[in-house]
Amino acid sequence: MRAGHGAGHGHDHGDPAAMRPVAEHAAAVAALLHPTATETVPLAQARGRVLAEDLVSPHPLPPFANSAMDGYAVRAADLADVPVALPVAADVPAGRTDGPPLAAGTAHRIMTGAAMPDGADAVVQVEWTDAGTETVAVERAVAAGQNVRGAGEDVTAGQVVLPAGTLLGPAQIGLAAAVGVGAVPVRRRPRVLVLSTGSELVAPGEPLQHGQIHESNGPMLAAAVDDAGGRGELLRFVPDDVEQFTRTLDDALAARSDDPVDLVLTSGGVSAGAYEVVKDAFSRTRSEAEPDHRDGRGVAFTKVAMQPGMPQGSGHHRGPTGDVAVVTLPGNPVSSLVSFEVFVRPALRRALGHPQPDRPRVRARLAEALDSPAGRRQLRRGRIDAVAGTVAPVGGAGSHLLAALARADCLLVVDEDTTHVPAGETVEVWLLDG
Ligand SMILES: Nc1nc2c(c(=O)[nH]1)N[C@H]1C(S)=C(S)[C@@H](COP(=O)(O)OP(=O)(O)OC[C@H]3O[C@@H](n4cnc5c(N)ncnc54)[C@H](O)[C@@H]3O)O[C@H]1N2
Ligand code: MOO
Repeated sequence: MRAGHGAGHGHDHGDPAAMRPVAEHAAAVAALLHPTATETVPLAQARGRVLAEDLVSPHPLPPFANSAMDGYAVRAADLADVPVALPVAADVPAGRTDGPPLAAGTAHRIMTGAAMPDGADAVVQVEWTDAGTETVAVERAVAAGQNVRGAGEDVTAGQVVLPAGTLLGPAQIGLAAAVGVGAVPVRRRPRVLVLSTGSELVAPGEPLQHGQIHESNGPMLAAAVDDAGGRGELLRFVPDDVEQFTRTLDDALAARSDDPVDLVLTSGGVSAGAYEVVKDAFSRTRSEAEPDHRDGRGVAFTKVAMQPGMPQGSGHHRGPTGDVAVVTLPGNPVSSLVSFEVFVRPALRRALGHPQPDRPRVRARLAEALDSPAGRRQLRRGRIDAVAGTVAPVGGAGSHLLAALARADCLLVVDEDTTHVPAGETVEVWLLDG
């Protein structure tokens, strides 16, 4: 079912026609972040990092021709008439660096990975012999080149083995080590300060009084930053007090000027209540009707045509060390994390040159019907059955339903113009495990 845009169609707190499109806010957030610099890290710290420069192999791989089998290095021509007995002239374990050349009519006992002797062109595996150490009786012939791994078969000297922009996982780290590179140039992980606001907040582990809740957005968002490839740094949450908010933020910004902050991420205090600490603190802002930044600076607050995650803000805060990028996320926990997924995660990953800034997107058939507000893009929590090709919503649309969020493995996207999706219809799905 489709509904037209415009006044009168919105059933929520805002007029959908006046809301900022999701893509526009995403672009505003992405524009706040700059490509991160390069740093060199040892391979032990390289997993999950993005390679900053092409990695060139200084030598071929394998570096020398070597045996693929435990057995005997021979000249294939000497096995023309099998069975044949050959004197074993040398023993070549893996790692031997001074193996002698092979004389015609002889064999060298050789182990997997050991350098092929000059003059040998094949290896006969030990199972095809009597395993002799003085003389070896060979029962079966081998072809020239058999069981030999040629130098440079895998990688040639000077070859770009990993291009800049490669995400370093186990295989890539293994390859870097194999070509002899012990430390790699990678993109710096964006440093992100996370600051939650709310006078109702109590640290997890501490007892609650009536009217209080445990602060969950901070740990969640700091983890989301790390998961995206950044460095989340959770500050102690603050009550709805502008002075305390600003002091906490500015103290943190001033504390380590050698390690610049790429982004400040706040949660809460951005809607329409009487105590909107984040809105009040970043006072150099425009009205909601004019979401663009004044002089390119200040934090602009806006309503985005999205559910959850309608109240948003982005811009710059003039801190003690200069201007710092700010994204203000709504306080409802599901709104906070979904907003992070839509706006912040792709921006962070673009800034660090990640080859896959967006979550993998697939299409799946909806297991049960769902409704969506007119004029707002809805992102529902879901579980996907990749084999059946179906996706089921988990929990309702409520942006306080954190347990359903934790059970979800995907987000299910319903576009702005759709108000009802019947069961069986195909929808876009963002895979959260990808
Ligand atoms: N009159 C209106 N009220 C609300 C509107 C609106 O447009 N007009 N928008 C609603 C929507 S949508 C959202 S989302 C929230 C956003 O509110 P804030 O960003 O100002 O967040 P708070 O009011 O501070 O908190 C909302 C909700 O989330 C809980 N919360 C906040 N921070 C945390 C935290 N760190 N950990 C766990 N839970 C947190 C808080 O207790 C509230 O229940 O506003 C709606 N209202
Ligand atoms: O838009 Mo709010 O972000 O529904 O929860």
